[in-house]
Order: sequence, then C-alpha cells, then structure tokens
Amino acid sequence: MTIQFTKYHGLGNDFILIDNRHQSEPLITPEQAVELCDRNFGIGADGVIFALPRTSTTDYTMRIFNSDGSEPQMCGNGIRCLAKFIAELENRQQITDPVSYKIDTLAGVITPQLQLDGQVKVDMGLPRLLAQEIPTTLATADEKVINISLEVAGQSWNVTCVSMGNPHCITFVEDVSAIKLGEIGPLFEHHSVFPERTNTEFIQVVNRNYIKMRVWERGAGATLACGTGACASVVAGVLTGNCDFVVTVELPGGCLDIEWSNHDQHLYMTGPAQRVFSGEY
Ligand SMILES: N[C@H](CCC[C@H](N)C(=O)O)C(=O)O
Repeated sequence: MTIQFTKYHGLGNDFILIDNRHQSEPLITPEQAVELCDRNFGIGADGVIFALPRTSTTDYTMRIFNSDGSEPQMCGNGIRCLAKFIAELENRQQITDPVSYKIDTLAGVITPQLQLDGQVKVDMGLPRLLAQEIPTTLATADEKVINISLEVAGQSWNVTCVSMGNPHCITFVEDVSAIKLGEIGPLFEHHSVFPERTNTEFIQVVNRNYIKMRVWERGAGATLACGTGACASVVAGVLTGNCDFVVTVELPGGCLDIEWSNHDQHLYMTGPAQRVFSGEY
C-alpha cells in the first residue's frame, strides 16, 4: 500500500502527518508507524499524526502514534503541526485573519490558532494534578504530587507530576546539560510508580520567567522539544515556587512561550510549526 504523507516539525520534534479525513480509523497500524518512524529504514520521525474526521462539536479529530507504536493522549508540538497541515489541506496557507480549529483528542478538545506571524497559539486546556489523574502511585489517589522524593539510579530526585492528558514527571536540577538523558530517562519512563509510563522533564531555572528544559519522552526517547512537557513544567514551576505564570521554555530545538492563565486556568502554548517535505512511502 502506498502512503501519502507530509513531514512537519515543531522545534525539531518531528512528525509524519497523514490525511485521514475520509476514514474513521487511522490508515496505518501502530506496527507500521514504528517502521515509518525509523530514521534509517523508514521516513524518520518522533511520531505519526492523523487528521481524522470531525465530530459533532469539533472541526477535526487528532490521533497520534509515538515512534514506539504506543498511542498517547496528546502532543503539543504535534497539534501545532496538525493545524498547519489542515490549513494546507484546506488551501488556507495565506491567511488574513487568525484561524482557529477545534480538535478532538484523547485529552479532550484542544484549540490551536494560526497566527498572522506564522506562529501557532494553542489552548492546551487544564492541567490535571491528582495522583490518580497522572497516573502515579507516588501519592494517594486524591493527592497532588509536588516535590515528592523518588529514587532513580541510586539517587533521590524531588519530582512534581502533572498531566496535560499525558503524564509528566518534572524535576529541577542545577545544570540540565549534565543530565545523562539516555541513561536516566528510561529508568524514569518505566518506573513502577508510573503505571502508564511517563514523560520526564529536567528543568534548570534561569529566572522566574525563563527555564531550560531537556526531555525524555514516553514512547519516543530524547526529543528536541515537547509541548505538553513545556506546559507541565511551567505548572510544576509555579507549584514549587520556581516560576511565575508566563514563562519562556528553552528546549534543545528552540523556545516555546507558555502561559498558565489566571483567567481560565488553561495552559496556552505559542510556538512554530514548519513543513519539511511531502512524499509517498
Ligand atoms: N511522547 C508523548 C506524546 C508526544 C508529546 C510531545 N511530543 C509533545 O510535543 O507534547 C507521550 O507519550 O505522552
């Protein structure tokens, strides 16, 4: 079967996008997604994202398979790429006013807006903070997980857990460049206290409005950026007293602007999404 695809990336977190508007189920299987994401034997990407048909209350539906074939609830960089992909499919690349899309996801309805400057601003919805919502067994089900000690690789880490529909474990360190991500990342990801695994963010606070972040993603490994992780990290920064509510998050692939709104308590993320090439596989 020949698969038409378009590659996009959000700060180097890259995705294969599939026009799936005419079928209710993804055109490829999780096993095929693993093959397509392979950077030597396939197209190469951190995941595959499907533009699926609308629901009664939304314009489109998004589903995503990580490069290991697992299906997460949401993807922040990915939904910015999806918004640009949809505009391409609708031949709306040259916009004269901001264009918003209501997208149904496994994390709820997420609304990206194409800005006139080419950036995409996304209403990422509310953070979930209770242990049962992450999910994690690091605290009792109806408790928050803020600055709890977790033993990983013989070291004790203070972690704060936040869900953006997908699980995030955030820890604050002196120097993110000193973290041996390939060694420590999988030990967090597969730790027994995370029954659905976890994404893990290592944060260095530059000041209350600027943090540096490196990430080991569930199902994708070390990526250059993680949108849901950046949102979760700002929430953790506020909850631990490290950050204000408007923060620039510097990732290896570039910067995201994050706001935890005092108005509706939603997270708003603003960043780029870049088309790379289209092809068939
Ligand atoms: N690996 C993540 C999904 C992709 C999230 C990340 N790429 C983002 O931009 O939010 C998970 O399994 O929860």
